[in-house]
Amino acid sequence: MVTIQKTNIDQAYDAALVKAQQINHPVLLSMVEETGVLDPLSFYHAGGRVFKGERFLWKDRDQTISLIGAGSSYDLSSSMKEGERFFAIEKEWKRFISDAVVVSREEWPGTGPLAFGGFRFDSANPVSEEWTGFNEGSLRIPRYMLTKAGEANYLTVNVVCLPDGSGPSLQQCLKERDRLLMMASEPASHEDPGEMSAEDIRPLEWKQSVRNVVDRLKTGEMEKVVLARKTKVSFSDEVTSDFVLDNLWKQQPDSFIFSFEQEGSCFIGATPERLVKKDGEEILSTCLAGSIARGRDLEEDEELGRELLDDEKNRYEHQLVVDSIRQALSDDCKRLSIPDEPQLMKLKDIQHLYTPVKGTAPAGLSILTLVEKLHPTPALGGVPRKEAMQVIREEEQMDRGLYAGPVGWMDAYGNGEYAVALRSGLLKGDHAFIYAGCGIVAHSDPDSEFKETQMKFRPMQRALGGNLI
Ligand SMILES: C=C(O[C@@H]1C=C(C(=O)O)C=C[C@H]1O)C(=O)O
Ligand SMILES: [Mg+2]
Repeated sequence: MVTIQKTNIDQAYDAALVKAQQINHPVLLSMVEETGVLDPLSFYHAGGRVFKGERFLWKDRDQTISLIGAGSSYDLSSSMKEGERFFAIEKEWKRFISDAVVVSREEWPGTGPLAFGGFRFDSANPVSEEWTGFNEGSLRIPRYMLTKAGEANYLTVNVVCLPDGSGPSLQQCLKERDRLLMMASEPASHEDPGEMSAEDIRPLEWKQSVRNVVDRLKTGEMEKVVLARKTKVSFSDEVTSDFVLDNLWKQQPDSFIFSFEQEGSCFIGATPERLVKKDGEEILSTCLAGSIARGRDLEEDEELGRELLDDEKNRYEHQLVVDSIRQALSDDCKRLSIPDEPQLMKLKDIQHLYTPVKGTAPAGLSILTLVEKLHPTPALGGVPRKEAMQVIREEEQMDRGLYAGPVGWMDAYGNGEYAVALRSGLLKGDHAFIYAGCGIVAHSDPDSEFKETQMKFRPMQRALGGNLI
């Protein structure tokens, strides 16, 4: 945890420089101020004029917080495998923030030193060409960050002071901040990516994989395996994350919206699934699995909802996630509360079975400890976990990259939130890959699972400019 200082900024900067020399290691100076109202997308867009390729955006599903980062002051990254990558990043983060100098009036959640980023779904799967640039865990401490929490707006400026005194001066950073704020007061505008065409990758092979997996599940050797596939979307011009975010923001108010630019690519999406949220001692998680279409009118929609709630195959798919999340959290969380029956979560294109999870954990417990225990849940991996992951590698024949992995943030005060990066895609210049999967159980039918993936592609297809309603 960090200690907040209420000194003036020049003194804090000098103190950080001296400390960097003393410990012979970079020291973060993080300055937080309340600012006037800023539009998140305008800030993101303004950030792109100076820091294109180094931005992120996060908006949670409850509309309690938005975080928009521009530039990078420090990267936390790990090429370690499995659980080790979470522990390695956690260790570096703790060390980094324990030396940080923070100038702020209060410990506002989501301000000051904060790391945003994601983890690859499967660290045991080799990195494909499309995902180069993203490590097993890639988190970024931004240079400038806008935090919107309820009605309040905060701006964080992070300066890393180096032992040899090189690096940007305080005056340079403050000047750059003022320029950014001025540009952010202009409305966001973006280029349209032009003509769009889409190509399903290995659709027939995917249906065959569903059959193969169903045959194995019927023998009882496993209970559930989530199989995903991808579509390649091409454009006549560059598809920018500004354009896609603007659409996601308007079209998916009930989802977590995220974007993470890295080395010429951008991982972006609007997912309904929370992996874990930590707010002081309070822990929230979500079981989300089991799906059905939305109806054309209210009556049909309610009928489909009832059908989903009563459907044995979907209830089973869902229950496996509930059992696994209960188990994963039971060691660290007290007062776990998980309702016995799921409810419906209705999104624009699809409805899901949903069970909210609540609990408490010591304020000092790191959110990454919980992420490590939860990921991958059977909502995107399977049961048993290890066997299901092996089947995914064999059958999918693709690299999910960060799709279905944990994406989110953590601050230095013990708060944070990670979502499961579903309904997402990777933007790469004039093309994009979008990903969707389904929980396969012994009673799955390949054609209806295929239709389910089509529904799950829709939010990204629409945000990419597809002319879907
Ligand atoms: C795997 C995805 O979604 C997951 C699978 C679901 C299902 O099979 O019913 C429902 C929600 C998610 O847990 C995806 O959107 O790509
Ligand atoms: Mg399903």
